[in-house]
Amino acid sequence: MNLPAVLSLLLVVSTVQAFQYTELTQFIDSHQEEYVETLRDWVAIESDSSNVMRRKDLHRMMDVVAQKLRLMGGTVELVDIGEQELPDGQTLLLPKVVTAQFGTDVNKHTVCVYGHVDVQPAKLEDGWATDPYNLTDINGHLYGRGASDNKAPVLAWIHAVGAYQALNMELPVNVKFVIEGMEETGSNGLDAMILAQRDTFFSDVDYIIISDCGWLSRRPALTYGTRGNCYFFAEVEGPKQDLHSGVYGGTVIEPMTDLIGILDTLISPSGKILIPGIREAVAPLSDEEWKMYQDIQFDVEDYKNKIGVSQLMYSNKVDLLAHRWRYPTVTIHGIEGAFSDPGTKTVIPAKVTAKFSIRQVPDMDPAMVEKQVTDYLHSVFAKRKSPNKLKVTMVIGAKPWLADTQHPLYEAGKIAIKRVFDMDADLIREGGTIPVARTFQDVLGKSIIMMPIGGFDDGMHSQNEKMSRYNYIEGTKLFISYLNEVSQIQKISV
Ligand SMILES: C[C@H](N)C(=O)N[C@@H](Cc1c[nH]cn1)C(=O)O
Repeated sequence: MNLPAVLSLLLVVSTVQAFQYTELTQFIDSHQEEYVETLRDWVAIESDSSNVMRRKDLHRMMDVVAQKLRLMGGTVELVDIGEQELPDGQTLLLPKVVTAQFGTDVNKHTVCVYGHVDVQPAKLEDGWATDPYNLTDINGHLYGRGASDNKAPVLAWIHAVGAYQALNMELPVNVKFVIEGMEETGSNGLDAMILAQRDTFFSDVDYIIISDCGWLSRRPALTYGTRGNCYFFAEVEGPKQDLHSGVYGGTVIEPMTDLIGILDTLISPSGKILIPGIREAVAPLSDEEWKMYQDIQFDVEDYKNKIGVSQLMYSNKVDLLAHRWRYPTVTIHGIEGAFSDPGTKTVIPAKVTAKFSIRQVPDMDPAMVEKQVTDYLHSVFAKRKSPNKLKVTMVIGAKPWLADTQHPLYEAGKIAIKRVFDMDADLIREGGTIPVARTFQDVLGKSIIMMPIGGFDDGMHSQNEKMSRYNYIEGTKLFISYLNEVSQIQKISV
C-alpha cells in the first residue's frame, strides 16, 4: 500500500476502561496531606540554579525527582548534560536532566510533560514573612520558594500519574517526563540534550505539555504564547581597585557614573525602548488580538492593588495586556560590584556590572538583538569619551513561543477545565519566558500546550511566593482529566 499518498484517520482506542473520574478525584482528595508533605520536602531543597554555592543542592534535587519517578515504576534516566562555564572561566557540572517514561502502548498517544525544579534566589532578609525553604501553610496558601514556580505543578503531574497507578487504572496515554534544573538561568544544556535525543527519547512523543506559568485571574487558563528573553551583562571597569570617594572623588571618571549613564539610554520613563531597531521588529497587534484582549475578564484596579502601585504604565486593559504579553520591555535587574549593604560605605567601585534583560516577542530575533544592544551601548559609551572599559555580553538568548489555539490540544484543555472547575478557560499569553518551549517547537516539530495551575497572585520570583492548596489539588485533578481528554484526540497518519 502506498502509505505516503494515503491519508487515513486512525481512531485511537482511548481507554480500555471508561474514565473513572470520581474515583480518581476522591483518591486525590484523600491524599492531599501526603501531597503537601512531598511539596514540603521539595521546597526544603534550596535548588537555586543561579547560585553556584547551591549546586550540590541542585544535584540532590534532581536525584530526589529521579527517585520519586523510579519508585513509581517509571523508566528513569539521569541525563548528563555537561558543564557550564562561569564568567571567571571556571567550569561547573550542570544538574542532570531527569527523563522518565510511563507506558509504551503504540496504540496510545504519548505526551511529554516538561517542568523544572530549580528556583530563583530567596532569603528571609529579602522581606519574606516566613522561611522561604520551610513550606508554611497560612489559610490554605502554601508559602515557599519554588512552590508555584515550578515544584507543585511538576508534583501535580506526578500525582496525576500516581493516582491512575494506585487505582490500577490504565493510563489513557503514555506519559513521559523531562524535568530540568536550569530553567531559571536560561535552560543551559537542555537544547543540546533535546537535539541529541530527538530520534530516541522524543521520537514517539506526540505532544508537549508545560505547566510553568500562572492564571491571569481567578479563572483557569490555557496559555498559547510566552515572551522570550535576552539577558545582558554590561561591565564597566576603571581603576585597578576600589577607591576612597573623599580622597579620589572628583579626579577619577567613575565606572558607576558611566554605567548609570548608559543604562539610562535604554528605555524612556514612559516605557519606550530607545535601542534602534528593537521596536521596528515587533509584529503589529492585529485586530483579532485586540478583540481577544478586549474580551478577557481582567480588572485593572485589582491588578494595581495586588502589586501595590498607585499608577501603571497604561490604564486600559488592552494596552496593559498587550504590554505584558506581546511587546518587548527592558528591565534593569541589578548591579554587581555596587555597594548595596545597609550603612554608608564611601567607596568608588572599580568595576561594576549591570544585569538587564529584554523580553522578546515575535518577530524579534535574539541574535539580532544581541548586535543591536551591543552596538548601541558602545556608541552611547563612546560619546562619553570615558577612559574606562565597557564589555557587553548576552548570557541568555531565548526566543518567544506562540501556539495555534485551534489545535485539538486546546479543545481538549477547555473540556478538562470545564469538567474540573465548571468554568470556561481563559486563553492567555505569558509575559515570562520558558526558554525550551521554542526548542520543542523548532527542533522536535511538536505541538505544545501550556496548562498553568499557578494562581494569578502566587508571587513567582518575588517575596512570599506561594501555591494555594486549592490550585495544587484541583490542578492535579485537571491533569488527570486532561490525560483522558488527550486520549480522545484522533490521530492523523499520512
Ligand atoms: C515563566 C517561568 N515560570 C519563568 O519564570 N521563567 C523565567 C525564565 C528565564 C528567563 N530568563 C531567564 N530565565 C523568566 O521568565 O524569568
